[in-house]
Amino acid sequence: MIGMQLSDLLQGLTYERIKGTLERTVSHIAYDSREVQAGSLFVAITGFTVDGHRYIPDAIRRGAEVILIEQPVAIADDVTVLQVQDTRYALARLAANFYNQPTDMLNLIGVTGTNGKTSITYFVKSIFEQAHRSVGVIGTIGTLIGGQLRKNKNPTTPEALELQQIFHEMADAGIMNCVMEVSSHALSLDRVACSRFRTAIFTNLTPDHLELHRSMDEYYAAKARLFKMAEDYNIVNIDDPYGRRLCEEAANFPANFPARLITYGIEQPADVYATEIELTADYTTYTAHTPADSFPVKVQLPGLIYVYNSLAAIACAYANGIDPGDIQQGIEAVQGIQGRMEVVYQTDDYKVVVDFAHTEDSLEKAITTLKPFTKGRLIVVFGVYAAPGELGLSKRRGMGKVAARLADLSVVTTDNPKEQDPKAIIADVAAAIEEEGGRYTAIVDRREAIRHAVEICRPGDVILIAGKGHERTQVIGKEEIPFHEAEIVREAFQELGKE
Ligand SMILES: CC(=O)N[C@H]1[C@@H](OP(=O)(O)OP(=O)(O)OC[C@H]2O[C@@H](n3ccc(=O)[nH]c3=O)[C@H](O)[C@@H]2O)O[C@H](CO)[C@@H](O)[C@@H]1O[C@H](C)C(=O)N[C@@H](C)C(=O)N[C@H](CCC(=O)O)C(=O)O
Ligand SMILES: Nc1ncnc2c1ncn2[C@@H]1O[C@H](COP(=O)(O)OP(=O)(O)OP(=O)(O)O)[C@@H](O)[C@H]1O
Repeated sequence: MIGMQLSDLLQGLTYERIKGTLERTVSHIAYDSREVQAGSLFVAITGFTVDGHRYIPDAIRRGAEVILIEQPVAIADDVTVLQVQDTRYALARLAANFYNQPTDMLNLIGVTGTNGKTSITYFVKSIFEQAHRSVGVIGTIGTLIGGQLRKNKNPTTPEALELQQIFHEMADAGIMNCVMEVSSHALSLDRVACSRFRTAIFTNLTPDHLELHRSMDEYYAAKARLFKMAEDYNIVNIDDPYGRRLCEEAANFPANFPARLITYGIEQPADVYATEIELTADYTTYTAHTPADSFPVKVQLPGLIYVYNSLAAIACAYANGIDPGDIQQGIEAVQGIQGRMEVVYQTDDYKVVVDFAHTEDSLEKAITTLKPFTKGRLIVVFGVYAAPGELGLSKRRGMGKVAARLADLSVVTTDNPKEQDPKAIIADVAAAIEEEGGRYTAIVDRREAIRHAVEICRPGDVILIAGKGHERTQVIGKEEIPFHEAEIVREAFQELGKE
């Protein structure tokens, strides 16, 4: 049987042997009983929804021979049972061991922060490729290895087991660099534990995911963990208040956290910064400055946010010793990113933009980017994906208020309502818009909402469809329904005879 000796697999892990032999060969690791095979080691995780320890009998029935637990469980079967303090961390340790410490072979760059992670990974990828350095990408759009894109199970950062397997695949394919998005979930739940990061990048921190972290301080603390993991460089947006806090803390990190701090920004003095910024409706030009050089840059995406995101990538490229010429061409070569300020329909009269803005801050940035270049009205179609009740209420109200203040008209609809009541979500958003004196129409069906926006738009208007970006489905209840916003827009213009 191909596999690994259990004792080798347990290297570096503190555990208590409850019963059974360590003289076993483990062929496979699973943290979901439904994926167990003969000879598997099953890791029982105490989940948010159910307790993985409940599925131990199922795992044994399917052939698990080693069970890793974090709570005492009586197990009569002839299996090895090991107890650890935290099975999520243990999963990361075992996965890294199973796949032979793949991050030792990769120059691993982690990008964290509320917004901007995806575009930074694509800017870094493009620059590295321009400099003939092979690079893999892991993030919200999927995992990209050698030009092949595949979806991840988790929206942004895969679970440790899948992650180490991906690193292994990249290293095996001879890829030398990996740039990945690191979510706060991944940091809190130890998905990236036991991964060797050379560089960590911080974008910004604004309210999101408070259903998991409960407060901005907790959310910040989760993100800040990455900056104690990086070995070589910590790259931080100094214009962001939480970025400044991180810089102050990093300056006092003990000597065993040796990464060099590199700041980037536009407003505050920074190591990497931009001057002579010229914004247009479709692209931005500026002069980039690093401690070594100054050079012109053209970013083929509109708005100041892409000045920030490209500066982060430039700082990373500078730290990695890449030539300014390659940096410049690499940034310019990014023609656009799926669902990020993507113009999905444009004629002399109409323009429709799809953007992944799904937080208060990103909605504000998306609207203020488009507004100065809109001759007519700016119509925003959006829903809010937020936890039910009090926790998600601030997000619903926040996004409603931003739309009321900045857009000329909102069409409030659903995002991915999942198991929540879409009408209740819309009612909270609508109430916030009304309080600010904004104008809106509420249409639960997102397809109908988009159609309505197309129907009412007049020459010179711009429609911003915010929230789902690159996604190609809508999740309603437990069902995933195909949903392609660019196609819906094109069909609507055609059917309404407004081309
Ligand atoms: C909130 C969250 O992070 N959830 C993660 C969490 O799920 P959970 O604790 O609810 O799991 P659970 O359903 O209670 O199950 C507990 C354990 O029992 C196991 N089980 C369950 C059923 C069964 O029959 N047998 C069995 O063994 C499960 O596999 C699991 O190991 O632990 C699971 C196992 O590690 C993850 O797959 C799951 O991520 C889900 C897929 C997810 O969608 N997470 C989202 C919220 C997420 O991670 N998002 C971030 C950020 C995205 C962003 O930037 O916007 C991301 O990085 O993707
Ligand atoms: N630097 C930025 N500051 C604020 N908003 C931004 C920034 N960059 C991008 N955005 C907005 O946030 C949206 C999401 O951007 P992006 O996908 O890069 O973020 P992300 O960090 O990957 O988020 P997620 O993990 O939720 O996918 C964009 O569509 C845009 O509206």
